[in-house]
Amino acid sequence: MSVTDGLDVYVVGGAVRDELLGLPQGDRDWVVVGASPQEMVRRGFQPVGGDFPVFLHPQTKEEYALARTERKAGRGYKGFTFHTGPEVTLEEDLKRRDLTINAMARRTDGTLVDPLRGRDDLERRVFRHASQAFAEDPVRILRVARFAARFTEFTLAGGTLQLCRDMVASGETDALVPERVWKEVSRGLMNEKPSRMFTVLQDTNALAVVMPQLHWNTEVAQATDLSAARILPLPSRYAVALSQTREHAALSVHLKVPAECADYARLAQVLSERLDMLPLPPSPTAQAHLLSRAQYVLETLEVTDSLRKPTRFRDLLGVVLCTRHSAAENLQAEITRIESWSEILDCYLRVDAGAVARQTAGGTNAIKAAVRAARLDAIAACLEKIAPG
Ligand SMILES: Nc1ccn([C@@H]2O[C@H](COP(=O)(O)OP(=O)(O)OP(=O)(O)O)[C@@H](O)[C@H]2O)c(=O)n1
Repeated sequence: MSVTDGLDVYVVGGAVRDELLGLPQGDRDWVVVGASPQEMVRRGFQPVGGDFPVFLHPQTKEEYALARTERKAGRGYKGFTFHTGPEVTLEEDLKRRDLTINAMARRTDGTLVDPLRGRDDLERRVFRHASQAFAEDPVRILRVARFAARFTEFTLAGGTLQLCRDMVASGETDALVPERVWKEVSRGLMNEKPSRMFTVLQDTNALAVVMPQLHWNTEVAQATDLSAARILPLPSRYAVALSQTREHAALSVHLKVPAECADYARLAQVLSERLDMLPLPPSPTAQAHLLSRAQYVLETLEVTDSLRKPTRFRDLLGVVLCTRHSAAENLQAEITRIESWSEILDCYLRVDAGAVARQTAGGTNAIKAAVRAARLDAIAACLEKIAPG
């Protein structure tokens, strides 16, 4: 006998949506109708501490939530009260969800329960709010934006766009906490077309509220989609999205992004500026010119801490390449330039500091100076090889 025998249970939400789209399903969420928390515990489900009555299946560990309705009691995402009880119907539970495409349920016998016609909206490729209750949770604007980046053929229903705009106008989005914003934005950045997330945020007027410092335009949009097409990691994609944002530091603080993301955004801008100041190929010049170029390169590798973090340096080169891609007059030249930086990094990393130290007489300062001089020589030699003067 199974712990769900005789229980009225349904798979709901994203798993049903993804299955109908023919996509691989992530975690399955279940809704239980007509049961009490006591009954769930009696059957062996483990209650999950938290705001809602959710239980883990003792074997599959999937989440089972009691059917519930929600009511807004205050501002922001904390301002919810919910109501659950054996009398709450499946339809009531589905109606309080965000989008019609997320408000379908599948019975264990395989039949679809779709009172809000989510399936039609899936076929029409439309994000439509399930009910006016959508407006009670401002996170949903971010979710729709994130879904737009993932389901790239979908567009917002006119009424849903208007509802989102009304929510922003009424100040509902002011109460969004940074953690929730970043959770959705970071997920959207990892989807196929992140620019669509920013477009939805812009169209709903939410962008200026949640990322007031962001400088967004079509060039940045293209660069950001390219960073996704090249499967760059999250910090790189974040840095590309902020590539024209002067107040990137303030935005990173505002969103409370992980330190790595903030560092990438900052260093990508440093590197982008410095990259241009290294003319490759150089004008034919004397040795002195070569040395000053090598010095500049060494400084750049130092300010980006590339000795300790060579992978990050290469990631940053990837960021810069994305940001240059759409505007580059001569793309091949940009690619060559970036590849030569990668080669220079290799030369720099190959210097054996230990060997130099062993050959150097004198104290720490003398050794430091000798190691730096050896690195400078290595860079100069590399510059001469890849771009002879
Ligand atoms: N602010 C929210 C968050 C969630 N949901 C509902 O809860 C379900 C599960 O939420 P979640 O797992 O966060 O998202 P998924 O829709 O499953 O999407 P993903 O595949 O990205 O996890 C959603 O389908 C939706 O019905 C909602 O209505 N409003």
